[in-house]
Amino acid sequence: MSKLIHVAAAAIFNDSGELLLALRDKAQHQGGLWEFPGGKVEPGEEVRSALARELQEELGIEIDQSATVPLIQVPFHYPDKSVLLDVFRVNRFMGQPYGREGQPLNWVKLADLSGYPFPAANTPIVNALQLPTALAITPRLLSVQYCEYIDKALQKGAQAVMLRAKHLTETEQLNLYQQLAEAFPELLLIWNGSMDAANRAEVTALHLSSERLMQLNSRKTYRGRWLGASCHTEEQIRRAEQIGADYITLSPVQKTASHPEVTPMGWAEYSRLVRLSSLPVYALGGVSLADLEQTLQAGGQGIAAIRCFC
Ligand SMILES: Nc1nc2c([nH]c(=O)n2[C@@H]2O[C@H](COP(=O)(O)OP(=O)(O)OP(=O)(O)O)[C@@H](O)[C@H]2O)c(=O)[nH]1
Ligand SMILES: [Mg+2]
Repeated sequence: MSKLIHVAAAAIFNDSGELLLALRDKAQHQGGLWEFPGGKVEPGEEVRSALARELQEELGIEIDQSATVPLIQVPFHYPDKSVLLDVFRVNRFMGQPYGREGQPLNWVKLADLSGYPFPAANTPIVNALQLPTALAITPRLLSVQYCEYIDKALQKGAQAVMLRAKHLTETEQLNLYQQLAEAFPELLLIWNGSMDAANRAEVTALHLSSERLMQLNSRKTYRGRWLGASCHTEEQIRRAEQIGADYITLSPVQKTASHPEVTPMGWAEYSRLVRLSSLPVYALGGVSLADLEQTLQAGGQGIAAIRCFC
């Protein structure tokens, strides 16, 4: 396999929360498609310096490094070359961006990103931008208690909720899912269950256990939008990438009260696996909102937790 070309790229946001895209020239690799501005890291160059240099060269802006946060690293193999896209979220910059190389630019709302044709390597970047950073996983409750639980979790900072209710029958879980989806129409509500049942019930966000993940070879039969999976090992991460999952949770990062007998992987191993994975990776297991900053700095997607949102 050819050597990975290290590329620094930026998801640049303006004060209205819009994102800057540039159109790649027809003559370039992956030409005619939209990109996150950036370019190749030179030998011996720091990736953040490369990012600042490329954005100055391509857009004429100066980025504020203190408001520049790692978003995701995507290793990707095209038939003709292999790239490692090292993507940062740039929340502040100086100057008015313009296409210094004549490339057209567009400020785009996050919800409209899916309408833009991107190079294939960009799929996980778009997912990372559209997925939240704080995911609450429901504890074991009575069916009537879930509405109140979600209200409280949202107040505490959760931005999405995974309904994990294995103590209920599948039919009960799906009925509950529909009720909650109606009660919280704006919420990303993920069901932890099986693909067949999710398709039958038209669930649009599904999370697979690691066991279910390892039984799948492709997501092709899935009719929903979001597909996530629980991973604990490198092999499971590989399978999640292979089937085309949109995100994974990786656990246990730290010791948890629910599984005291399991040895956690720790933050160093979490960071290593995040770098190795091309997907958005939530840290799970003994983590809370207090760990969010550390998770993002490690290039993770965010935190997933049960306890801290109760
Ligand atoms: N900048 C950028 N490059 C991307 C994206 N997605 C993607 O696959 N790439 C690939 O990453 C590689 C490097 O990007 P680049 O062409 O911007 O490099 P550069 O600015 O140094 O250009 P140059 O070599 O023409 O001087 C290209 O092969 C490109 O196809 C993206 O979103 N942004
Ligand atoms: Mg470039």
